[in-house]
Amino acid sequence: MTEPTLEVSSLLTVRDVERLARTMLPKSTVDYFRSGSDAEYTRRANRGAFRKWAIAYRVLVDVSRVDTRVRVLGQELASPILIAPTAYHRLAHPEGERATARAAGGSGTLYVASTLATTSLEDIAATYDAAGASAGGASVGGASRWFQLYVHKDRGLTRSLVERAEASGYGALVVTVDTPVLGRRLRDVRNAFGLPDGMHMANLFAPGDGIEAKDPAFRHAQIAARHDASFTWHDLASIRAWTRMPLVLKGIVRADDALRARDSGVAGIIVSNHGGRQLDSAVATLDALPSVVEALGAQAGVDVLLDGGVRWGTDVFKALALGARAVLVGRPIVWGLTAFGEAGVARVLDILRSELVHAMTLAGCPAIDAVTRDMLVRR
Ligand SMILES: Cc1cc2nc3c(=O)[nH]c(=O)nc-3n(C[C@H](O)[C@H](O)[C@H](O)COP(=O)(O)O)c2cc1C
Ligand SMILES: CC(C)CC(=O)C(=O)O
Repeated sequence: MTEPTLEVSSLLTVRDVERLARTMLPKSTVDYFRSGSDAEYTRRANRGAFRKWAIAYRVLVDVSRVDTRVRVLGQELASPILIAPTAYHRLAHPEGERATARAAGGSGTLYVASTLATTSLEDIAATYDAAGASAGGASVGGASRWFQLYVHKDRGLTRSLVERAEASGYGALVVTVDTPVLGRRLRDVRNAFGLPDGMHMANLFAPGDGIEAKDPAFRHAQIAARHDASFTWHDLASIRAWTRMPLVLKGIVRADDALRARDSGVAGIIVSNHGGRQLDSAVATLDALPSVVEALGAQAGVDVLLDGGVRWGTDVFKALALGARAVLVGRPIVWGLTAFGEAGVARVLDILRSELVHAMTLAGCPAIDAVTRDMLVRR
C-alpha cells in the first residue's frame, strides 16, 4: 500500500477516487475489489443500464431548497444513498470497517455491515454509534446500521450471527440470496486470492482458531463453500423465528421472487446482482427494477432498494425515478476507504450526495417524491 499524494478535496468524482485507489493497492486486491464473474457482462451491464435513460428535466420550479430525505423501513434518512455490504475492509485500509463505520455514523448514512467483515459486528456497531453520538446523535440507536447475513450450512453459526446482530442493536437483517455458491471471478482464481496473515473474518473465526491456523490465507472460495446452497424460501421462516429484526432480501431481480418475498413477510428487498460478481449474464439491476416495482404496486409495504453500478448522482436520480426507495454503493466505498480511510469514505458519500442535489436542482425536483417515472426518457 502506498500513500496518496493528492488532497482528498481534489477528488471530484467517484471515478477520481477509484483511479487513485487503484494505484495504491497490490494487484490481487484491486482485482478482488473490482472484478465481476466470468466475462463480466453483468458488471458492465449494470453501468450500461444507466446510460440508456436520459432525464427530461422540468424548468421554472422553485429549487432554491432541495430536500433529499427519504423513509426506509419506516426510518427517516437524510439521503437515499446507503453503504452496501462489502467484505474485508482491512484489505483496503488498516483501520478497515472501523473507518467505514466512523464515516457512516458521523454522517448518519445507513451502513450494511458484512458477515465477512475483518472487524467484529460488535466493534462495528460500537464504532458507528460513537461516531453518530459525537456528530450530534443523527444516527444513534442502531437503526441506521444493518447486518448482512450469509446463511451457512452450519445452522448454529448462522443463528449465532443473527443473535449477535440483534444483541448489538442492528436495525435490520439483510439476507443475501444470490450466493449459494461463489461466482467465478477469474482473476481471483488466477491470483489464488486469499486474506493475508494477520487479517481474518472477525465474525466467523477468532485469531488462533484451529481452522485459521491450518490455513492462514483462508481462501474466500473455501468460505463460500460453507454457504448453504440448499437454503430455500421455506427455510426463511426459521430465520424469522430467530429474530425480531425486520428482514431484507438482497439479490432479487425477478417480479415473481419479489412477490414471494412480500408474501414471506420481508420488509424490504434489494434489487441486486452482487455487482456482477455472481451469475454472469444476469440482468442489469436497473433493467430489472421496473418489473419488480410494478409487480409490487404502490401500496406494497415492501421497500425496494437497488445496487449495482451507481457512480453518479444522476444514477441515483434514475434509480429513484424508476421506483427505488434508495440505492446502495459497494465498490466506491472501498475505493474511498483505500484512498483516505474514514475521510475517503466520507468524501465518496459527499460527492454522491452533492451530485444528487445538483441533479435534482437542475431537473426541477425539490424533493424526492418529485423524482418520478416521467422524469426519464429512453435514449
Ligand atoms: C469487494 C466486494 C465485496 C463484497 N462483499 C459482499 C458481502 O460480503 N456480502 C454481500 O451481500 N455482498 C457483497 N458484495 C456485493 C455488494 O453488496 C453490492 O451488491 C455490489 O458491490 C453493488 O455493486 P457496485 O459495487 O457496483 O456498487 C461485495 C461486492 C464487492 C465489490
Ligand atoms: C466470499 C464472498 C462471498 C464475498 C463476497 O460477497 C464478494 O466478494 O462479493
